[in-house]
Amino acid sequence: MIFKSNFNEHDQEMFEYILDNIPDSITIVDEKCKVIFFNSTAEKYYGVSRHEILGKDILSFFPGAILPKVLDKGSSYYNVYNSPRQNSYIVLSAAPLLDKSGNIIGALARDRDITEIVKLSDLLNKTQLSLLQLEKEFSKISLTGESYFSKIISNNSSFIQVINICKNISKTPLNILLRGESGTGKELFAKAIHYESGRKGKFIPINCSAIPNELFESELFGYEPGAFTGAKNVAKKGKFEEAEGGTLFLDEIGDMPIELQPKLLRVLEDGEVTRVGGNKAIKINVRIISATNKEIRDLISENKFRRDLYYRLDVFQVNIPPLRDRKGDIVLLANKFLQEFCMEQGINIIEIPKDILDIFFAYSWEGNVRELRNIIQSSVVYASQSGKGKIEKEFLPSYMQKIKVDRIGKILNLSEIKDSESGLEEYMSSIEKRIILETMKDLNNNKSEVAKKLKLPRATLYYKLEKYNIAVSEK
Ligand SMILES: Nc1ncnc2c1ncn2[C@@H]1O[C@H](COP(=O)(O)OP(=O)(O)OP(=O)(O)O)[C@@H](O)[C@H]1O
Repeated sequence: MIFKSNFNEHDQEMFEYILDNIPDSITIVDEKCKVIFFNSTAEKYYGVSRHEILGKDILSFFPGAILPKVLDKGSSYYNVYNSPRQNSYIVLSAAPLLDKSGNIIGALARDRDITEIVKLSDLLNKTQLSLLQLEKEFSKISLTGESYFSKIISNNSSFIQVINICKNISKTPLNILLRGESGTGKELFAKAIHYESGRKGKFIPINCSAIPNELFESELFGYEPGAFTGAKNVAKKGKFEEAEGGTLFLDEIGDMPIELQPKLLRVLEDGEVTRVGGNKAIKINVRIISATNKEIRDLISENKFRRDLYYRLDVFQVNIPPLRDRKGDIVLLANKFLQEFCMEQGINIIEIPKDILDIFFAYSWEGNVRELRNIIQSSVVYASQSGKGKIEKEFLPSYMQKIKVDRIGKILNLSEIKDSESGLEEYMSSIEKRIILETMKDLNNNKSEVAKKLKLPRATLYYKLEKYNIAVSEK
């Protein structure tokens, strides 16, 4: 047995079997730094067989190994970023093993392969940078003499006030916190503020909820080649350095893990970053715009967000109202998106029909402008494919098609009852009249369809049409 303990032989075999079959690499050394356990995942990660390494000093295989430091200092390490080979990335954690009296008898390291995560994150970064570059080029062509703010459209007076405030503060160096529900346009505002600011550097966005904890520091602050064991690492700039002279956009700041917040705070306080594994402080001149759809003050009281960091970020706060609070913008935005996607699809749809706009007005738009944009986009695609060249109700998502129920709900406006002088009978009659009118409108004045829909004999429908003085052409 390689792993001496108080276990009996069967327990030990079980224990080794389990350690051998977990997806993390496990290395255990004794107090003299000799390898006493090396699981099969470790063999795969490091390309070293256990027969070669067992009983040998770990430093003779891995000169930069962390376990000798653990034995030396008696301290643990958590999530250290490492690249054992070119294009292979892991995070490792290590801890001393103690006997009952607290003496160090060995150390254990657990490494997790994050190569795929790193590759995806790099790809995302590259795509984001090309997109920003394209966007910048596009703005130069399409917005000559015009402000990036002209992309943000509204006819709501309080929203226009928000746009004007943002224009005014864009030239200042103040850090800004944008608050608003998802899809309200926070990123659009952040970009507009950056391009309007006249800052020469780049606009660099980073989504704080999308970066794995282990990569956060190296993504934000960069790293030096010596930061990792293994060969052929090259230094990498972090987002702060990339945004030098420009703006760093910290999206979903409320999701930033609490343990990483002091590191960000230090950079903001000192105005300099030090790359992971480096010792040279690099001065930075970066404006921070952060965004959140969470209530940061609640997070502070739940100890999930640091108050001192919040005050650094929230020097100037901008609240972006949800779409449901500015319903007048729905038609304006819907038509803008309609034009945009019709051009893309090469079709011509002049307007959005009234019955669909009614649904849009009744809907609560939890996903805000993004949801409206997506719905217009998919409807235009359906319209194009159907060859009808117009937007129809069945092109909307099914949850929106059901909104007709809400229209009847609108007819039964309870607040009207409170304000009404009329008695129940009169009120019921007025509701009945409205329901018949709405149904007639929906079914194109087709009386037999209306009678069927409202489950009325045709004669009763005729009687009610006469009673309520509803004039319709014969169908
Ligand atoms: N007032 C507006 N005028 C035109 N387009 C808008 C407006 N507001 C938002 N948009 C568009 O809506 C979409 C969503 O906006 P954006 O990504 O900026 O929202 P967000 O608040 O940052 O969302 P999240 O919190 O989910 O990241 C984008 O396509 C954006 O261009």
